[in-house]
Amino acid sequence: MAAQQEESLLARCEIPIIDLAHIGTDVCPMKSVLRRIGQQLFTALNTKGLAVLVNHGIADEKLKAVYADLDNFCALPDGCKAQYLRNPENNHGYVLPGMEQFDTTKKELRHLFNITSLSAASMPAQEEVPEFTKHAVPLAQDLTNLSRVILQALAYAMGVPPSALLESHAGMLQASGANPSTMRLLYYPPVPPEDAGPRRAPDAPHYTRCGAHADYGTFTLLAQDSEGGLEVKLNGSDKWQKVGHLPGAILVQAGELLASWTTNVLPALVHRVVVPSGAYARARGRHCVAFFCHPDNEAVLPPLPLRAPPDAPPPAFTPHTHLTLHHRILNAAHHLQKRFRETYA
Ligand SMILES: O=C(O)CCC(=O)C(=O)O
Ligand SMILES: [Fe+2]
Repeated sequence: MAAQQEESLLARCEIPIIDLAHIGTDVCPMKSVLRRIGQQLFTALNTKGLAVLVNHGIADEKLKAVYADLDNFCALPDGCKAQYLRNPENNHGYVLPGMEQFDTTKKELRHLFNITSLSAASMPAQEEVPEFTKHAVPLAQDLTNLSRVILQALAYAMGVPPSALLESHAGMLQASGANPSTMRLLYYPPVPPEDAGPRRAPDAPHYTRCGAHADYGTFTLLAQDSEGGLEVKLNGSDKWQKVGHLPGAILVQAGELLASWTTNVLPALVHRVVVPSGAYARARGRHCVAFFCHPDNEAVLPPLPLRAPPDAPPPAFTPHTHLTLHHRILNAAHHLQKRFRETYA
């Protein structure tokens, strides 16, 4: 008998799947394919808040290699890892469990390595994690190029010149400090056994993997292993739903700056990662790579010829007050600094 598939949005075919086959390259994409992808993505982000990309050209082996490198990094002695702690100036570096908290009522169990600079000097040394740089840099470049494709596709669908979004996101991972886009490697360790079961002490900490939040930038690309745990509130719904897993697919979800720029026609997706139920799943780690695509700090995004469709569902996400029309946003950099102050210890 076939194994029973977990109940999830993907298992129920409720997340639009966008096929990137025949797209060409980010430098010379096929215009007809870009137009089709842009329309599909716009509709998906408007109605659901997310989509999955298939045939995006990023091999699973590349992801598995960085997952293994992150495991090796996390296994280093604490004193060694401490050399690589996140630099608040550029957001690059290692973030210990509990250092970034979205849900202050729980202990958030995850190790992060934020990559905002591709220089070998900013990566774990070869003697410590031999292939970290060798694997992380090409993956970051692939995700940057994929983001450039998505930006051009979205521009078509939004009725602005395709170069307009590329220009306002020109500094992605350029180490100039002009653009905060980040590739983040995530490792969620097994959940300590005291968290559950009859032996749970009344004062034992409540754990979660990642508290509810929306990402801050234009959009996020998310590749995950098959462990599960990611949950979302689809646009217009207040219900948490499991995303599930589609092998080889990359999720794309709207962030707060895209929501603000489109006056919530493309609302930011609220999401979280919960600890799995069942002793077997809780005793396993989970891996994921996120690419947070942001505009340049000083970018002025072009005004949009957009109108919300008359029957648009009410958005699940309420924009931050400083992003609404009543409170003038200073620029993309101020928004990000504000959100970092709210979430980093
Ligand atoms: O691990 C995941 O699937 C999501 C991580 C995430 O939402 C984040 O780092 O912002
Ligand atoms: Fe997130």
